[in-house]
Amino acid sequence: MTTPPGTAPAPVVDVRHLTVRYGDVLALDDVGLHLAPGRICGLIGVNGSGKSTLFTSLMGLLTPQAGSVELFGTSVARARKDGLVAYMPQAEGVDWTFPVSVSDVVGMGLYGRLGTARRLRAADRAAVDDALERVGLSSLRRRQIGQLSGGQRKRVFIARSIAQDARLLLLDEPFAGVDRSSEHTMTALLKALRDEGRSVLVSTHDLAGVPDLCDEAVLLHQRVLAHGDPSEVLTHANLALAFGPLPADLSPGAAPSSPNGAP
Ligand SMILES: Nc1ncnc2c1ncn2[C@@H]1O[C@H](COP(=O)(O)OP(=O)(O)OP(=O)(O)O)[C@@H](O)[C@H]1O
Repeated sequence: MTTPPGTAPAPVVDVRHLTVRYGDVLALDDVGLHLAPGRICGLIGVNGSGKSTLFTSLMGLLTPQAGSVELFGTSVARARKDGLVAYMPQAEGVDWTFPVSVSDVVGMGLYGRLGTARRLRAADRAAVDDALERVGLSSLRRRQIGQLSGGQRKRVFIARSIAQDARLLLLDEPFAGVDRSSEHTMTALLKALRDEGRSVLVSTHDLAGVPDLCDEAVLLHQRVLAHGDPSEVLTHANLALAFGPLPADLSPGAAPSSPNGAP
């Protein structure tokens, strides 16, 4: 996709007036979100605030009642076909018993571009190998995906997005059930991917980690309550709006991992 000289590139994510209902449940209400290239954006909100619904909407897996979603200035379907976007659902949204190996799953990231034959060429296999190397999973490449630890499973998805050269990573709670050391490793990896010009939208309940990981943050509660620099978004007033009242001695800099209502 080329941008004419003098014009700003299309936003990576352009969500306008997005409203999603499940029957009587209003999950997203008039949500707007713009994300520029080369940014890590943290998506923060209490359980049930609509984070996963926003991810599935960005992947075109839901039909909204109102509003629009564009990725890279084009339709979601086009962006997916071109391999521009990669999605890591929450762990429970994946069938880990499926009889595929780590390297099979990473190779699946290339399917969108390969068409119906889905036959990996030498260059594709090299991309899979490089991606596995980058996330430190080369030695586990033949293992069935169900035989991995929680942290390793998350890294498989990151490797898949690297192999397909996705420019937007949608990560739904990648740090859930991951120990501190793995979280640090993954944080460094995401920053390196950002520094290569990729964008990352990442939901997390680890508020204390947001200022280090994220260039910007979105506070969601059916609607976007705040969006901007993490220090401006993670204020007491905003967190109280999103999570309910917090203990008085908690400054945003010392924000808890699990405020009221978060797991
Ligand atoms: N398939 C569904 N059918 C009916 N209601 C749903 C469905 N999926 C989600 N919801 C409801 O929509 C709202 C938003 O849910 P969503 O899963 O998007 O929240 P979330 O912020 O991702 O939550 P969590 O932090 O627990 O993952 C909630 O009220 C939820 O109960």
